[in-house]
Amino acid sequence: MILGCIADDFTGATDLAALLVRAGVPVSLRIGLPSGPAIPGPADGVEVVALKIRSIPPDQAVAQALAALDWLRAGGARHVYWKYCSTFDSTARGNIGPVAQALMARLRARQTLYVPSFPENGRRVFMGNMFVGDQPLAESPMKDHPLNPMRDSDLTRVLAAQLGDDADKVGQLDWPVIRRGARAIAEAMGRCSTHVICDAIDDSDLALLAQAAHHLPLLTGGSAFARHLPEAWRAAGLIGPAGGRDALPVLPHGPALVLSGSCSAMTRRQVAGYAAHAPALKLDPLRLAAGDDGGMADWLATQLRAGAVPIIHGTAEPAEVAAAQAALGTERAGALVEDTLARAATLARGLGVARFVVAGGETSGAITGALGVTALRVGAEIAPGVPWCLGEDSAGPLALALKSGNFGDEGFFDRALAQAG
Ligand SMILES: Nc1ncnc2c1ncn2[C@@H]1O[C@H](COP(=O)(O)OP(=O)(O)OP(=O)(O)O)[C@@H](O)[C@H]1O
Ligand SMILES: O=C(O)[C@@H](O)C(=O)CO
Repeated sequence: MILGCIADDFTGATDLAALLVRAGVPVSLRIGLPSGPAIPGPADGVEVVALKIRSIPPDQAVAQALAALDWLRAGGARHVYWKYCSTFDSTARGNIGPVAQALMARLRARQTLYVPSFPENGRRVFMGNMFVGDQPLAESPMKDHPLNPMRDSDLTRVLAAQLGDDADKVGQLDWPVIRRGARAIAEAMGRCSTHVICDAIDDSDLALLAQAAHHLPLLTGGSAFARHLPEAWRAAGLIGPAGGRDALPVLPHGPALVLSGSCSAMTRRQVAGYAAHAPALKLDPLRLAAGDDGGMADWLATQLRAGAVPIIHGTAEPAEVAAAQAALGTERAGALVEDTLARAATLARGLGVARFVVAGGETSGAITGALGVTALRVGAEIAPGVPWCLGEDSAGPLALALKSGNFGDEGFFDRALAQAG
């Protein structure tokens, strides 16, 4: 296995797996910390372990990431990738920095790169500052994220604040150097510090970074950088030529359900568009706290019986989210919605639902965990970074599309359902 990956959330893991499949390497995707002994990963391929550690306390995130690392290395991983969000989503204390530090220590790595850019989805870093579309990160809708509000666009500063004693070991690899090519990048890396925030404004920058840094034991970033690593390893003779991709997994037919706990700007548009023509149940954390889920079980059964593809969601505008958080606390408000959506998924499964479209990384973690899915096969991409996946639970095969908050366009839910047949 050329690469073992640790993803900090589930939508991020399917995003990463989809882009690595595009790069022509075999990919295996596991949900949660694998419980059994390590097994050899795919030859010349990639193993992705999906964790739910983006927003938990740093010490817990580190412990889970190290356990995943040990499992991946025992399975033969030659390099390791720490996958976090392409908008560098962090809490005030982590977890991008603390996990990277812990992985570096265990791998005895002296330097690593931080490459979150995902140009195809409008995320770019220039002179150490992140842009989402044409806005600086801190002025983009990410400033209102329910769990990881991003209020500083300067990634060097964001990372340094997470690194404790290593705060002064953060450096920058700027675009004027990157565009001069792999040799210039390698020379600059030689002069750089331990933790290096890298610019990248299009995929050719990512390819150059991959050429210069593919030998490092630990690399970190978004899915788009990882996608360029196989080509760099091929050019260095470390893996064989790109394989034709395996046949796409056949997705089960049957009733479908859309679930959304994402409050991201794009998801808000997607939910509004879908709810305009499909039955929708909106969950309100304040009412959930009082034990009122709007009669969800009966509502869902009625809609499915009528042959509809309903949506159940907590998706709300920033002011509504802020009001719920002020009344209940951020963690409780989020957990109430996540737990209710997870319950909706298990109810739906009992009613024969075989295809789930889910919006939101934390939400996807809660739902996939409740369904008891432990591995996924990656199918066709619906939008960049969002593939259909085939999993299995105790009731048999099921299809899951786990959509990152801001991915896809307005028509995403309809397109996903149409694509699943
Ligand atoms: N109305 C609401 N009020 C408060 N919190 C909410 C509300 N609706 C959803 N949430 C919570 O907001 C969080 C959204 O995070 P999630 O990771 O699911 O979405 P996202 O960040 O948009 O997606 P991604 O991480 O894939 O970009 C969840 O914990 C969810 O339960
Ligand atoms: O990198 C991204 O933007 C996504 O894969 C993600 O991590 C969503 O939570």
